[in-house]
Amino acid sequence: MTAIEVDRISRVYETRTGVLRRQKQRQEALGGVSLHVDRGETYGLLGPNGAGKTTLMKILITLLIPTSGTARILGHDVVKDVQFVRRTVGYVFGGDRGLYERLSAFDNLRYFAELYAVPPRQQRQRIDRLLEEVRLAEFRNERVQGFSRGMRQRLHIARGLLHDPAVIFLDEPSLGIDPVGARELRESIAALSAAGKTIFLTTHYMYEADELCDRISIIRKGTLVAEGTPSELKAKVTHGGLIEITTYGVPMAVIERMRAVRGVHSVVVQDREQAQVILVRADAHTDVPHAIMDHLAGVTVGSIVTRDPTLEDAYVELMAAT
Ligand SMILES: Nc1ncnc2c1ncn2[C@@H]1O[C@H](COP(=O)(O)OP(=O)(O)OP(=O)(O)O)[C@@H](O)[C@H]1O
Repeated sequence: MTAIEVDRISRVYETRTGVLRRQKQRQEALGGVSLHVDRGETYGLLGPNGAGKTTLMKILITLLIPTSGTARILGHDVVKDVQFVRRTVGYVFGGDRGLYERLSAFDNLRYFAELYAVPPRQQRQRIDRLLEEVRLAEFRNERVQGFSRGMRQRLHIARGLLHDPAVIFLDEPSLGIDPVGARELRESIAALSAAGKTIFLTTHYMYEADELCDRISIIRKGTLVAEGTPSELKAKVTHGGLIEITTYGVPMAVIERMRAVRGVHSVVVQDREQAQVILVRADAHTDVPHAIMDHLAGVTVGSIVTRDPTLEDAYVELMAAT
């Protein structure tokens, strides 16, 4: 069954600028986006700043009305059936505001449980279960003021789940969280997915999207430019593999000669401290590695690795191509 259906949604913001001569400005944040997310799927929306991710999410959680198009959550229209949708979705936006510093993790959740009208008899059990799910059970009675950003974000996720929503929206959940905290957060998100929740998330971290998402779409200037599983996206844009060569002092003439090799699509050089890392994208099943090695005769080479494209490689390429 489909959990989220988005059908040609567009959204235009109208703002006014100027003091004396007020001028209307139109900003099209979404220009006809369609997608669907199955029940139990974890779906990622990726795209640069200002692409329209938050706008779409706000429409889906009934905080914004679309200019045109329709969207449904578990078959219910987000404009016509606001009550159902609000009961069914939970959302967590990035950042750590909105918690009560001087209250414990448990008391914060109890406060929000009251606010969300969770029946009193269910509150304690549900809060304890959620603290367990987001791995904060051992900090249950500690004040939030001593929590790291990662812990706060996990507490936010627990808050967003208090009314037991079937569909969860996470807007940049790991924003500003250190690598260890981000890993713990990913584990919590994966646990929610394993528990059968449908998750729709935005992120700027490709690794996070790759690890968590069943499917991903990439949005740019309000339009979807690609959609698929992480492996489909990687395969779609990058034909063949990547050769990563670490060199010391490679002349530009050598790079130019590499670019001319048959089967090579692109050669990018990145400076990393003393070294230059050359990234060669080439057709698979060609003799490119040998040809490249020939050109590198006389150049000091640290390492050569052939690696599969990452989601980040695919993303960067898609952004460059559209
Ligand atoms: N309230 C608003 N009024 C006017 N324009 C807005 C408003 N909110 C967003 N926009 C514009 O709509 C476009 C999409 O914004 P949105 O916040 O949805 O992007 P985003 O993909 O979530 O970006 P980010 O990754 O930075 O969060 C941007 O050009 C933005 O400037």
